[in-house]
Amino acid sequence: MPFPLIILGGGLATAAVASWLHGQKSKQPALPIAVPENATVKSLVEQHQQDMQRRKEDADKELKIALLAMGATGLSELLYPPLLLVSVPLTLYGSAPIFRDAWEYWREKRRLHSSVIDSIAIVGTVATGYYFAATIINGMYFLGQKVLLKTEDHSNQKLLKLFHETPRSVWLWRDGAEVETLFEDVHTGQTVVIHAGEAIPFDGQIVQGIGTVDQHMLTGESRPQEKTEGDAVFASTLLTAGKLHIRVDKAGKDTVAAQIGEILQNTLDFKSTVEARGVRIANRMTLPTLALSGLALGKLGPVSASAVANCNFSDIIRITIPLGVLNHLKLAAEQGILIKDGRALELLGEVDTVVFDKTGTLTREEPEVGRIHACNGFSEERVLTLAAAAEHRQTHPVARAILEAARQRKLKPESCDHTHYELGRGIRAQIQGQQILLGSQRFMQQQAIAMPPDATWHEAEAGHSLLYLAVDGELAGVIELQPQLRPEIPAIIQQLRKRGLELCILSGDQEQPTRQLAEALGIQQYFAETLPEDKARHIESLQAAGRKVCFIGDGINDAVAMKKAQVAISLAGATTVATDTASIVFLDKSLQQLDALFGLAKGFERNMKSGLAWSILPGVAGIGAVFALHMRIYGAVSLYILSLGAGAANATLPLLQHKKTPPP
Ligand SMILES: Nc1ncnc2c1ncn2[C@@H]1O[C@H](COP(=O)(O)OP(=O)(O)OP(=O)(O)O)[C@@H](O)[C@H]1O
Ligand SMILES: [Zn+2]
Repeated sequence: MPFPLIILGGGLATAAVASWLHGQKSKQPALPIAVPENATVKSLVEQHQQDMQRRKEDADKELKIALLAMGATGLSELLYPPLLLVSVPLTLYGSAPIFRDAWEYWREKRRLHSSVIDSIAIVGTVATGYYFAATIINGMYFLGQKVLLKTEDHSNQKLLKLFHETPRSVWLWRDGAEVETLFEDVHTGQTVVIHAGEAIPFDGQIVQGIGTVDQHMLTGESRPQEKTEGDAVFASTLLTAGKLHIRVDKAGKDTVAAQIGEILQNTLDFKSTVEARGVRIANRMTLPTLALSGLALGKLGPVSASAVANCNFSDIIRITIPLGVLNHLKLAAEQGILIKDGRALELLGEVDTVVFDKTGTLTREEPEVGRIHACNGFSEERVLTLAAAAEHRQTHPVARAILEAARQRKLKPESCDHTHYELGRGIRAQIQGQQILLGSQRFMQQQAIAMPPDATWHEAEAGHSLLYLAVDGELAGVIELQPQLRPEIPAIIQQLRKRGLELCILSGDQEQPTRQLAEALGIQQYFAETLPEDKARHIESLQAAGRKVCFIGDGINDAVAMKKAQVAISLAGATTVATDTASIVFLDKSLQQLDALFGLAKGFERNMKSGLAWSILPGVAGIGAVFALHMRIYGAVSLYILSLGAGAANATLPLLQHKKTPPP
């Protein structure tokens, strides 16, 4: 019996005993991130760090064993052959997880996992006396794994940091007054005040007030319900009328913790999905490689057979593909793009139609109040004062404009007793016994408000939106709102068009200002006066026509459409319903990075393909070289190093390139 076989037999036996004594586990996939019922942000981050720490320690241990085996084998081959009695068992012990993977996959699925070939390669390499070669592959693999873990740690930290850069506030009821408080600082049992037109941010119980709650953002179906003291309310529903004091059931930081948990989980899921796809391709090559290795054994001998087995580099996929995914998420983060769900990055590559909301998305979050046309004996000042009273605590761009104009003119709006927000139409309010209606023309028509013949707003500047105010059933005035186009938009539209994307505008605003904007931007397709549910329907009909849609919006009226679209984007500073629903959020509060995001998605697609090629093709070439050029084991090992190195470089290059290009 040849010497290497004796060494192999002894080594395997010793490694088996050692690994059994040590209870070494096979490589487990990362555990799903469970968010316990009352997790806090701190505990979640700590749990995550501990988990990361454990995985890092495992990886370090594996790397140490592999390096030790490499060193000992090197010494034994160069200086002191008896050392082989230690180094070979050590090598095999370090490879135990690979043997176990192969066995367990076979036992469970009766199918060949790519680690079967890895196992054969290791055994074959030792059996043919190439002890040192066997240690190199292991060492390189575990080194790669360490790099991957480091990247994952980095990228998660970055994600958490970005998430915290989108703070939001609520109105807390404290000592008989409303105090604006950071969402995360609200505790269980405290009371928050929610005004009509706001989304309810917490699960809780009503302790005071009557209101109409619309579940429409949760279910897509508009079915408002009257709710009062003692009733339960749920996060992400909309308060359309009234004002509610709600006792919070689940503290703000728990809600945030759950969101963070979800984001981390999404990243993890996405990473594993992409990786699994690559591994499936690799597994499909197992049988042919096995057959070729057998052929090589018959024709060229055991060394060539083991060289062929060594040319299966599929385990490289498990390092380079997740590395590419993480680096692209990191790349996005560095440009101020928070990708809450990695799948969006992939879906974005398939998108052919970009649908924009108008107000607050294409235009700035705050239009400017232009001329005010008063009528029926009201003064301009009175019109603005009443409008500002009705918009108290509202966050719609229209409301922000009115409130800002009233502030600039130092008006003192009265307090408003009862507000009712009609999504996509306007506001109904009671101000010192007067019935106020403020909203769109359609809203006025519905409420049978007559348009007086002496109206002057027909001379309103083209492109301005008109907001109507009625008092006790009579029109009091019309306020012109001058939209401010976001400065980056024309260039962005050009760039998207260059990418061959179809563009469309969906707005709840009137026809005239919407058309004006569409024409100014050269966007042919636009729909005005769309109610929130119509926005969703438009997205669906585009999809029914085979389009892949990316919807970009900012308002409550966009939430349902965002849920329907393949990819939904929002901007920091938009309503929380929009940023919660979106899978991608621009943190710089602009659309500046939109084209870069599409570029990133295309780059990602290409990168995944080239990553796959780098981990498979060198091996295929290697097998060819075994047969054609009689390449032996060290040739295969060199190709392995090339494949792993090139794969890792390919996954990291986009990040390095980005760091090199100076910001515009
Ligand atoms: N808070 C509000 N105060 C007064 N009117 C409002 C308010 N919210 C909405 N409206 C009226 O309802 C119309 C439709 O509102 P909606 O929020 O659906 O769309 P929008 O914000 O105008 O446009 P876009 O869909 O492009 O963002 C507005 O143009 C406005 O006339
Ligand atoms: Zn909007």
